[in-house]
Amino acid sequence: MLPIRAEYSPAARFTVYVLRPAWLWRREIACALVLAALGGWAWIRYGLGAAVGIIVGVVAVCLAVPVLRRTLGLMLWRGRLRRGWDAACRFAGLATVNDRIPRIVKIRAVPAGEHMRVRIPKGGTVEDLASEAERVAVCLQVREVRVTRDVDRAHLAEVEVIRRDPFLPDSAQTVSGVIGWPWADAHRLDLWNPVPIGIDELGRHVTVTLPGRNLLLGGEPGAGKSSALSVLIACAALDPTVRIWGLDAKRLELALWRPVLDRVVANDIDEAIAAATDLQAIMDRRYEALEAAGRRNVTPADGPLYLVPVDELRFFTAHSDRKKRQAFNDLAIDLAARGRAAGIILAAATQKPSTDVVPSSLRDLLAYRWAMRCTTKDASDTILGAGWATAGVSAATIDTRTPGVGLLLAEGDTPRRVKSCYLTDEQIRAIAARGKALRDHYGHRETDEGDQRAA
Ligand SMILES: Nc1ncnc2c1ncn2[C@@H]1O[C@H](COP(=O)(O)OP(=O)(O)OP(=O)(O)O)[C@@H](O)[C@H]1O
Repeated sequence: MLPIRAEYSPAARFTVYVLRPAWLWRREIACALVLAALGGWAWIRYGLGAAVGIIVGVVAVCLAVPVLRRTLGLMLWRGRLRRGWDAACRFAGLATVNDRIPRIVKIRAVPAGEHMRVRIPKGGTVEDLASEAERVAVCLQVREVRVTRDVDRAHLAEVEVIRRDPFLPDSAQTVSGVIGWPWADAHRLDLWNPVPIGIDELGRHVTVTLPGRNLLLGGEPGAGKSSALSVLIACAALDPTVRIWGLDAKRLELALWRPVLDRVVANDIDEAIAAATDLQAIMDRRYEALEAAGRRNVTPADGPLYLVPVDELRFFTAHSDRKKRQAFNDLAIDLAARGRAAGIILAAATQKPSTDVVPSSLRDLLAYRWAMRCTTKDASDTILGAGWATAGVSAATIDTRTPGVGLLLAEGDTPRRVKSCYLTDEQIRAIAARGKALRDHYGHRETDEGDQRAA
């Protein structure tokens, strides 16, 4: 029996046990009444056989006509959800003194379950709903319920009801297969714009805006780091103004991108230090120019963006030579900290997310952190930041059957599960060839002294 806060007067009982259920079942009751009225009319006019025939006929038409079937199905689905939500909120003790509960104002089916907009009644807060989310999830018998407050309106909340992992190969959801990169066939792109990098559990495209931000990717071998990195490089490749300096310790990961790489460093720590030193010099010159112009950040007119993909970070930051390792780490930290405003973007991937490979002083400077499947909660926290695993957000829970899926933390937000877009080797070759042709055609128009020296 549902718990109620109202007085157990006859009127309250009538409201709780008759009126409210009737209201919650109103769609089904209305359908039954329409059928009963039609059947009754046919029975009186033409007899029982005709009545049964008409009822069966109406039901058959509703099932056979796609638009009717969809509309009715949607209506009944919404009704079922609202009843479940009503019961879950009451069992979670979210009814206010005048017996109101958070009311669903909009529902949308998404690959992971449902996305709802909810209005909080007077006397309640979004915080109350968020703190009872686990209890609501138990009542709804789902994986998770996430609640986010509307920034501008305290009485509105976005609620995600997560029923399934939509990325699992057998989940029958649209996002369970390979997700192509929407810009794979583009002719020319601009890295200053947000880049689509994947899709989240709600089926939304996720973008990252790279100028002014860096990215860290971590996860166990085969988790999908290089594939995710490729999407960023692809966008940079199709922007002929961008310089790409790749640090490819494994030599093969960036091999297909060679035609568009302006500088390549393989598994050589000295070369890596030299490249980072050149970048630091470019950065310093840009700061001088910005200072002279009285500005704080570079714009497209100030010269090219530099994308620096690093695969695998461990080789450089945890190199066996302590002095060289320290030199590289100092340079990397300086580039991450000051390079942002100077148009230098680091995008580093590591298959060993541990503090010796990703010092927290470096990690904390990287605005985007994407933890693909990790073997332990500690490894996940090394990428996302301390405390997330304790709060129940850990990349160790990502299924091994879902490469490319990771928890993406964007600038202090809550990490969300995102599956990266995937580029096949043929697509990478085609993009690299197009990028090379663009570079040959437009040339590197900018005359940045640092680049010339480095080249
Ligand atoms: N977004 C994705 N969608 C579908 N499959 C993917 C995706 N990302 C990766 N994979 C699959 O996982 C395999 C391994 O991916 P990838 O090489 O990117 O992993 P990695 O984490 O870089 O591995 P390593 O650390 O060993 O280099 C790919 O060959 C591909 O088959």
